[in-house]
Amino acid sequence: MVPYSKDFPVSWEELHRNARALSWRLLEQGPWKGIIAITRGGLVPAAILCREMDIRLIDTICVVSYKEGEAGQGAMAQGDLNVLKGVEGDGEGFILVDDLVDTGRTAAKVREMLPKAHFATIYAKPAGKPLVDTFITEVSQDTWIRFPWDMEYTFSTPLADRHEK
Ligand SMILES: O=P(O)(O)OC[C@H]1O[C@H](OP(=O)(O)OP(=O)(O)O)[C@H](O)[C@@H]1O
Ligand code: HPA
Ligand SMILES: [Mg+2]
Repeated sequence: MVPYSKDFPVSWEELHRNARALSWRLLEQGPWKGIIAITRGGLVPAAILCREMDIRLIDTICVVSYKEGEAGQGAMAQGDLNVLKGVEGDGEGFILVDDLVDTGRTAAKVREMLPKAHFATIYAKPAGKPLVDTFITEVSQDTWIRFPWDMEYTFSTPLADRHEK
């Protein structure tokens, strides 16, 4: 397992900007029948995409894979992948959207379920990148992305006080 040594916090504004950039890229490749969000991380990107692209048909694939664990400090370790809800058909004409690909395990599973769907994410790490058709931002494999829905505003200790004296 790759240890996560870097933290990459993403603000709502940055996420919105990146999701709009993804919408532009996908609009060029349409027309599309609808969007399938991979829950839960794909839900917010899907909401922004369907608004920008004027798509009204939205479905979900519900999967559970990461568990709070060994990676520590809110970063998570991956357990077994469990599909709670799938979608009928082969995905042709549909955008399958997730917030990111990391190892590519989730992507491999959903691509197997919907082989003709166009798989799109906002962020991609190198191991998962080959499984994505369209993404916006690449981050290194040892980076843990922190999404705005997982964070809250809180006091930040001045750097000088964190520094060993
Ligand atoms: O490429 P992988 O290594 O499979 O990791 C990527 C997946 O992990 C996260 O979801 P997670 O399973 O944590 O659940 P969530 O979306 O419900 O938060 C993320 O939203 C992707 O779906
Ligand atoms: O870097 C990440 N951030 C948030 N969730 C994740 N799930 C897999 N990798 C990540
Ligand atoms: Mg997810």
